[in-house]
Amino acid sequence: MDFPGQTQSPPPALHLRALSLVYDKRVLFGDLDLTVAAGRFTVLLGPSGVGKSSLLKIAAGLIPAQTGSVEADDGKPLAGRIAFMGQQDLLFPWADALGNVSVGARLRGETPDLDRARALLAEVGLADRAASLPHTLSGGMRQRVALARTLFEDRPLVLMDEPFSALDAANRARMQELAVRLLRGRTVLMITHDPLEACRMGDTLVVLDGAPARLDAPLTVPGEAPRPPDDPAVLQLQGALLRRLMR
Ligand SMILES: Nc1ncnc2c1ncn2[C@@H]1O[C@H](COP(=O)(O)OP(=O)(O)OP(=O)(O)O)[C@@H](O)[C@H]1O
Repeated sequence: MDFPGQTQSPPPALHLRALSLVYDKRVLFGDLDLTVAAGRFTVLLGPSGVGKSSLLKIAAGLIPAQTGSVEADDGKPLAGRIAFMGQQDLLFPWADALGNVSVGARLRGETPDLDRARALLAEVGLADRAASLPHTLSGGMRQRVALARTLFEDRPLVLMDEPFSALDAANRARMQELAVRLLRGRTVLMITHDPLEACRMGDTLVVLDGAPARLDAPLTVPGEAPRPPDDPAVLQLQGALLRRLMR
């Protein structure tokens, strides 16, 4: 089932070209290229501190790269077409869950579609917490509110940094399935440390590794996501990916 209000126009691919980033004279990466395929779910993995979040923030336009470009392949500007979900949920403490889901519309001076915001809160299992302030929610609940907010933004390009890290295993598995379903057809780049999550959700997997960091050749995952967690092919790929990450 697609969610009402989903963007109809085909999403563009995202081209990251010749990106380099230097922090305190340390080259995190140089001359890095990545294409996030149009309407597909790409997962970025790699060791802690390698530069994944920095790469995602550059893609989102939140921090500048020293060199390189980030462009959509339809030639149109990226402004207003990217939804970003960072590692911290960054909910507004003064707004309840419903207000946080719909805050983007309010900040743009639009009248938010509260029915849609409520429906998304229900989708992430928080129908009864619409009036709760963030400090009264668990970390996992806050992450689900942040996911609902990302989905509410209804953008063709979606960038997510470890969106399910605070969830218990069962909720995590449920949110993986929900996110794949609700983001289907969009151009998605998601960071995770979890090889099983990557294999269940991703169409394409890329590993960032090394110093300066480089991207491995992308790995295409067979079958349609969300893949069952106990599918032998998924488990085999998860093992191979874990071996790759341990190298
Ligand atoms: N604003 C900054 N100024 C200086 N160094 C930074 C800054 N942001 C990140 N770094 C450093 O850059 C490196 C890469 O950080 P980044 O958060 O991109 O890694 P990551 O791969 O996402 O890590 P993790 O998986 O632990 O989230 C780290 O060594 C970090 O300390």
